[in-house]
Amino acid sequence: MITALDHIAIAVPDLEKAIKRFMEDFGLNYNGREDVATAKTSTAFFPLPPTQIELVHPLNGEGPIAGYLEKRGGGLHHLCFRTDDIEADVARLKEKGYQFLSEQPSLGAHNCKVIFIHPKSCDGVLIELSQPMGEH
Ligand SMILES: CC[C@@H](C(=O)O)C(=O)SCCNC(=O)CCNC(=O)[C@H](O)C(C)(C)COP(=O)(O)OP(=O)(O)OC[C@H]1O[C@@H](n2cnc3c(N)ncnc32)[C@H](O)[C@@H]1OP(=O)(O)O
Ligand SMILES: [Co+2]
Repeated sequence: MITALDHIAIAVPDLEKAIKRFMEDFGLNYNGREDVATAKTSTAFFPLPPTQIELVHPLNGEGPIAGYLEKRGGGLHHLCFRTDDIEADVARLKEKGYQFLSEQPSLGAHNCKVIFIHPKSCDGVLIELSQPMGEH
Protein backbone atom coordinates (compact mmCIF):
# COMPACT_ATOMS: atom_id res chain seq x y z
CA MET A 1 0.00 0.00 0.00
CA ILE A 2 1.03 3.62 -0.42
CA THR A 3 2.80 4.71 2.75
CA ALA A 4 4.31 8.16 2.03
CA LEU A 5 4.96 10.93 -0.47
CA ASP A 6 8.55 9.89 -1.18
CA HIS A 7 9.49 12.85 -3.37
CA ILE A 8 8.35 15.69 -5.57
CA ALA A 9 10.42 15.82 -8.78
CA ILE A 10 11.38 18.93 -10.69
CA ALA A 11 12.90 18.74 -14.19
CA VAL A 12 15.75 21.25 -14.48
CA PRO A 13 17.67 22.33 -17.61
CA ASP A 14 20.80 23.18 -15.58
CA LEU A 15 21.38 20.76 -12.70
CA GLU A 16 24.35 22.52 -11.06
CA LYS A 17 22.52 25.86 -11.14
CA ALA A 18 19.41 24.26 -9.61
CA ILE A 19 21.46 22.49 -6.90
CA LYS A 20 23.00 25.85 -5.98
CA ARG A 21 19.53 27.45 -5.89
CA PHE A 22 18.05 24.82 -3.55
CA MET A 23 21.11 24.83 -1.30
CA GLU A 24 21.94 28.53 -1.14
CA ASP A 25 18.68 30.33 -1.85
CA PHE A 26 16.30 27.87 -0.21
CA GLY A 27 18.81 26.64 2.39
CA LEU A 28 17.90 22.96 1.98
CA ASN A 29 20.21 20.10 2.96
CA TYR A 30 21.79 18.54 -0.10
CA ASN A 31 21.82 14.76 -0.13
CA GLY A 32 24.08 14.49 -3.19
CA ARG A 33 23.80 13.62 -6.85
CA GLU A 34 23.06 10.17 -8.23
CA ASP A 35 23.22 9.28 -11.92
CA VAL A 36 20.71 6.49 -12.57
CA ALA A 37 21.81 4.83 -15.79
CA THR A 38 18.74 2.57 -15.98
CA ALA A 39 16.56 5.67 -16.00
CA LYS A 40 18.92 7.80 -18.15
CA THR A 41 18.48 10.45 -15.46
CA SER A 42 20.79 12.47 -13.22
CA THR A 43 19.20 13.21 -9.87
CA ALA A 44 19.90 15.46 -6.88
CA PHE A 45 17.95 14.98 -3.64
CA PHE A 46 17.10 17.47 -0.90
CA PRO A 47 15.46 15.96 2.18
CA LEU A 48 12.51 18.09 3.34
CA PRO A 49 10.85 15.82 5.93
CA PRO A 50 8.52 14.02 5.62
CA THR A 51 9.29 14.11 1.89
CA GLN A 52 12.16 15.20 -0.37
CA ILE A 53 12.75 17.25 -3.50
CA GLU A 54 14.26 15.37 -6.44
CA LEU A 55 15.85 17.43 -9.19
CA VAL A 56 15.92 15.45 -12.44
CA HIS A 57 18.10 16.16 -15.47
CA PRO A 58 18.97 14.18 -18.61
CA LEU A 59 21.92 11.75 -18.19
CA ASN A 60 24.35 12.33 -21.10
CA GLY A 61 21.70 14.48 -22.78
CA GLU A 62 19.33 11.52 -23.24
CA GLY A 63 16.27 9.96 -21.67
CA PRO A 64 12.74 11.04 -20.75
CA ILE A 65 13.81 14.27 -19.07
CA ALA A 66 15.56 15.39 -22.28
CA GLY A 67 12.24 14.96 -24.11
CA TYR A 68 10.35 16.77 -21.36
CA LEU A 69 12.74 19.74 -21.32
CA GLU A 70 12.72 19.99 -25.10
CA LYS A 71 8.93 20.21 -25.19
CA ARG A 72 8.19 22.14 -22.01
CA GLY A 73 11.36 23.47 -20.41
CA GLY A 74 11.83 22.99 -16.66
CA GLY A 75 8.93 22.30 -14.34
CA LEU A 76 7.18 20.00 -11.92
CA HIS A 77 7.79 16.55 -13.37
CA HIS A 78 6.31 13.83 -11.13
CA LEU A 79 5.11 12.84 -7.70
CA CYS A 80 6.56 9.70 -6.15
CA PHE A 81 4.50 7.58 -3.77
CA ARG A 82 6.41 5.17 -1.55
CA THR A 83 4.86 1.72 -1.26
CA ASP A 84 5.55 -1.23 1.01
CA ASP A 85 4.64 -3.71 -1.77
CA ILE A 86 5.13 -2.36 -5.30
CA GLU A 87 4.12 -5.59 -7.03
CA ALA A 88 0.84 -5.76 -5.13
CA ASP A 89 0.07 -2.10 -5.85
CA VAL A 90 0.86 -2.52 -9.56
CA ALA A 91 -1.44 -5.56 -9.78
CA ARG A 92 -4.22 -3.78 -7.87
CA LEU A 93 -4.00 -0.63 -10.00
CA LYS A 94 -3.76 -2.58 -13.27
CA GLU A 95 -7.00 -4.30 -12.23
CA LYS A 96 -8.52 -0.83 -11.90
CA GLY A 97 -7.39 0.05 -15.43
CA TYR A 98 -4.28 2.12 -14.70
CA GLN A 99 -1.73 2.15 -17.53
CA PHE A 100 1.90 1.59 -16.49
CA LEU A 101 4.86 2.81 -18.54
CA SER A 102 6.80 -0.43 -18.14
CA GLU A 103 5.96 -4.07 -17.57
CA GLN A 104 8.08 -4.41 -14.42
CA PRO A 105 9.55 -2.08 -11.81
CA SER A 106 13.14 -1.04 -12.57
CA LEU A 107 16.05 0.20 -10.46
CA GLY A 108 15.60 3.83 -9.40
CA ALA A 109 17.64 6.14 -7.19
CA HIS A 110 18.63 5.19 -3.62
CA ASN A 111 18.41 1.47 -4.41
CA CYS A 112 14.65 1.51 -4.90
CA LYS A 113 12.39 -0.39 -7.26
CA VAL A 114 10.36 2.15 -9.25
CA ILE A 115 7.59 2.13 -11.84
CA PHE A 116 5.60 4.94 -13.50
CA ILE A 117 1.89 5.33 -14.20
CA HIS A 118 0.96 7.08 -17.46
CA PRO A 119 -0.19 10.67 -16.81
CA LYS A 120 -3.38 9.92 -18.71
CA SER A 121 -4.37 7.44 -15.97
CA CYS A 122 -4.16 10.12 -13.29
CA ASP A 123 -5.65 13.36 -14.56
CA GLY A 124 -2.46 14.42 -16.30
CA VAL A 125 -0.13 13.83 -13.35
CA LEU A 126 2.90 11.54 -13.75
CA ILE A 127 2.99 9.27 -10.71
CA GLU A 128 5.96 7.11 -9.71
CA LEU A 129 5.72 4.24 -7.24
CA SER A 130 8.88 3.43 -5.31
CA GLN A 131 9.81 0.66 -2.88
CA PRO A 132 13.17 0.69 -1.08
CA MET A 133 14.90 -2.65 -1.89
CA GLY A 134 15.85 -3.12 1.73
CA GLU A 135 12.15 -3.55 2.52
CA HIS A 136 10.64 -7.02 1.90
C1 LIG B 1 15.99 8.44 -11.19
C2 LIG B 1 15.04 7.32 -11.23
C3 LIG B 1 13.62 7.67 -10.78
C4 LIG B 1 13.62 7.89 -9.25
O1 LIG B 1 14.24 7.00 -8.62
O2 LIG B 1 13.04 8.84 -8.70
C5 LIG B 1 13.08 8.85 -11.51
O3 LIG B 1 12.40 9.73 -11.02
S1 LIG B 1 13.42 8.84 -13.19
C6 LIG B 1 12.53 10.25 -13.87
C7 LIG B 1 12.50 10.20 -15.39
N1 LIG B 1 11.83 9.01 -15.88
C8 LIG B 1 10.54 9.05 -16.32
O4 LIG B 1 9.90 10.07 -16.34
C9 LIG B 1 9.97 7.71 -16.79
C10 LIG B 1 8.48 7.84 -17.09
N2 LIG B 1 8.25 8.82 -18.14
C11 LIG B 1 7.98 8.42 -19.44
O5 LIG B 1 7.93 7.25 -19.76
C12 LIG B 1 7.71 9.54 -20.44
O6 LIG B 1 8.32 10.72 -19.98
C13 LIG B 1 6.17 9.82 -20.68
C14 LIG B 1 5.49 10.25 -19.41
C15 LIG B 1 5.53 8.56 -21.25
C16 LIG B 1 6.06 10.93 -21.68
O7 LIG B 1 6.77 10.51 -22.83
P1 LIG B 1 7.06 11.56 -24.02
O8 LIG B 1 7.88 10.87 -25.04
O9 LIG B 1 7.58 12.82 -23.44
O10 LIG B 1 5.64 11.72 -24.66
P2 LIG B 1 4.81 13.01 -24.88
O11 LIG B 1 5.61 14.25 -24.72
O12 LIG B 1 4.08 12.78 -26.16
O13 LIG B 1 3.77 12.95 -23.69
C17 LIG B 1 2.66 12.08 -23.76
C18 LIG B 1 1.60 12.74 -22.92
O14 LIG B 1 2.05 12.75 -21.56
C19 LIG B 1 2.13 14.10 -21.11
N3 LIG B 1 3.30 14.20 -20.24
C20 LIG B 1 4.59 13.96 -20.57
N4 LIG B 1 5.39 14.10 -19.48
C21 LIG B 1 4.57 14.45 -18.46
C22 LIG B 1 4.77 14.75 -17.07
N5 LIG B 1 5.98 14.71 -16.52
N6 LIG B 1 3.69 15.06 -16.32
C23 LIG B 1 2.45 15.09 -16.87
N7 LIG B 1 2.17 14.83 -18.17
C24 LIG B 1 3.24 14.51 -18.95
C25 LIG B 1 2.25 14.97 -22.34
O15 LIG B 1 1.78 16.26 -22.06
C26 LIG B 1 1.38 14.20 -23.31
O16 LIG B 1 0.04 14.50 -23.01
P3 LIG B 1 -0.89 15.05 -24.19
O17 LIG B 1 -0.18 16.29 -24.68
O18 LIG B 1 -2.21 15.31 -23.53
O19 LIG B 1 -0.91 13.93 -25.22
CO1 LIG C 1 11.49 10.13 -9.12
